[in-house]
Amino acid sequence: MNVEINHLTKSFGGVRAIDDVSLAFPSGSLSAIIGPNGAGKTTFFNLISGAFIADSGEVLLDREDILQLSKTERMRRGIGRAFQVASCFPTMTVRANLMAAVTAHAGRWASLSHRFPSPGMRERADDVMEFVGLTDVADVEANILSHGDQKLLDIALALALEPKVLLLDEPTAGMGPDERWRMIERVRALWERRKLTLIFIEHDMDIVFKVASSIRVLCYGKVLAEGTPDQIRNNQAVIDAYLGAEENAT
Ligand SMILES: Nc1ncnc2c1ncn2[C@@H]1O[C@H](COP(=O)(O)OP(=O)(O)OP(=O)(O)O)[C@@H](O)[C@H]1O
Repeated sequence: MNVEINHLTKSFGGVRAIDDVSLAFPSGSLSAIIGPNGAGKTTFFNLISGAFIADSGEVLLDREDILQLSKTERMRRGIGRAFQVASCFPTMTVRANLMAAVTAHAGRWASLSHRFPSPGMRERADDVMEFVGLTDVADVEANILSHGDQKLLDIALALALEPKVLLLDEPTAGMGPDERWRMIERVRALWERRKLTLIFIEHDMDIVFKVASSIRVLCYGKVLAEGTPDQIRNNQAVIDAYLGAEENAT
């Protein structure tokens, strides 16, 4: 599914968090959004998913403007989102969480209150679980999962809704180096197998340069640069505003 953003703007009081941003994400592309703290990255996601209402601009999904649609309607159109903070039922097991998501997506809220789930729901929950690599912890309560597994559960919950566009906000945040690479390999495999339009926000530049085919740089709510990893690595404005600062900080 194609995502095209035109002249998107959102202010909070005097702060222009997103300032006349136009970006296109072709169907099936894998893109990273980078930029300094406060650049507007999460706000940008919130405007696509419908968590925030834009002041002006367009969000086109396969050329249909969805800016006036609610969060739920956008989800139905195929926009999925995993959050920095896990958004599951903490005292339910991994499998139960996924079955709830799959059942809700199938429009069978009523069957959530029944002891026995509808046929096929368990299989679909198990498929998603296997896909992200959570089968070993199927019967573990969500709140005692490792940090990495909680993030995988979050992604799995988004996948249970069968999105065509997936927004991942810092999928590797708070992870150690090994866990980070494992997570990003899974994200990449997910993108390859599901043919999703995947957009992720990431601070770790090694990961961004290795994984993304296209990178967009936001700075003070504006698009500072966009291009391939090589173009971004060598872009002087990006080095000055972001990469130089990152290197000095490490
Ligand atoms: N709900 C809100 N109310 C008021 N101001 C907000 C709100 N959300 C974001 N902002 C402001 O908008 C600007 C952009 O914030 P945003 O969180 O989108 O940046 P970011 O690039 O995601 O930052 P980080 O890398 O630190 O997560 C900041 O100045 C922030 O303070």
